[in-house]
Amino acid sequence: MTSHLSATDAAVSTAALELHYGVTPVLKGIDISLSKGKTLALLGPSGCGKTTLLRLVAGLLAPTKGSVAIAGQVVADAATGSFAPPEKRNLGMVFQDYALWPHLTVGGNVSFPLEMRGIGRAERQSRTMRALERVGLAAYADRRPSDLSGGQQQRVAIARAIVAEPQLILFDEPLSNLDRELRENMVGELAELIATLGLTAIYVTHDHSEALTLADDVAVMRGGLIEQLASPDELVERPASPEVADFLRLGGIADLEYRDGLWFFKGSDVALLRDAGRAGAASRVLIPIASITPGEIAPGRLAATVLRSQFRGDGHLATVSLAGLAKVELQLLSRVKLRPGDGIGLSIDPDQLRWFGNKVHSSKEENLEHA
Ligand SMILES: Nc1ncnc2c1ncn2[C@@H]1O[C@H](COP(=O)(O)OP(=O)(O)OP(=O)(O)O)[C@@H](O)[C@H]1O
Repeated sequence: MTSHLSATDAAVSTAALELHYGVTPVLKGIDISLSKGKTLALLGPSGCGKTTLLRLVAGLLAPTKGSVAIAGQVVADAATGSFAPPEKRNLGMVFQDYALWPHLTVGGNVSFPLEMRGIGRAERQSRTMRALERVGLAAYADRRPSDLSGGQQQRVAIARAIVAEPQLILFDEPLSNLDRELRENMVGELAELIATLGLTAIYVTHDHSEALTLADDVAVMRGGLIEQLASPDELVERPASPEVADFLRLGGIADLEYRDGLWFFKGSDVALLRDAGRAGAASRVLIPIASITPGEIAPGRLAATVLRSQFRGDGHLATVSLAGLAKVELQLLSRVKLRPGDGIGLSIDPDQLRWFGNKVHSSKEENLEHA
């Protein structure tokens, strides 16, 4: 894990943060540091501890070990027992289920945090309208939340989270209740809003494309730990482990073994590339989507069968298995539609492979003529 900011200039930081339920550790030592005006996405599979980490930052949970600081102030420290409740942390929160009060109007919902802070009526009204304008809902102030679509309700929740201009906004899977098209639109809108308002935000999601679109930094979590914390570009260019590469859907992962100057798919006689450099015993590789060019079955290409294919906007994203190697599934992008069962030939650019483990990339690698 890399934490590339010092705690001193951090808008939010955690140090050796742990949370145990009984004897079960759910977070096992989390160090994050986020600068003002930046967005950090917490990305990972269900149960990896994303929401727990967000709740610790929010003050909805107290740490078992370690500490949390917001804007340089320690807000929770297991060692000293110090703990600031959520209302003392100057945060906005947006949840998956919007959590709007049905008996209040849209305007009433948005102005509620200002009421809690004892702000006068006239100022409340102008700030509420400003927040609603920012999310494009000024005309809806007098409606009930139930009269609004899911996407509009989530915008109301966002307006409520930003109305008091908190130093930090926490998003917990805010778009996961919306249908795909709306979600894709809202990701872009939310990214724009976060940038325009200069918000500092932590954004929990299990959707890699949301995380890579929205965040300046992404913490990929697994089993209560941060597996890699890096910018979206860095994650895509240099995933730290096969698990990160797989979770980000960067391509297929394969185990290779080295024999007689060739790298074979493990347990097979199918060779992927020639290595004229040093020998290593075995290695895992990521075969990125962009490294594969599909074509007809032909000498010099790896034979494969299409398992499934999905239209993706810029082409058809197909998952294929290699002939004789059903366990190796690769992904590629095809301009033409591919059907399950189609036989195709693959050319793989060896320079684009990412090696995990002991193999150092060699410039002498060559693609093989696959017979
Ligand atoms: N109150 C609790 N008591 C015991 N275990 C809990 C409690 N709350 C959460 N857990 C466990 O802690 C782990 C992490 O949960 P958490 O909700 O943080 O995961 P997550 O990554 O946000 O998952 P999801 O994407 O499904 O929301 C899970 O294994 C969960 O079962």
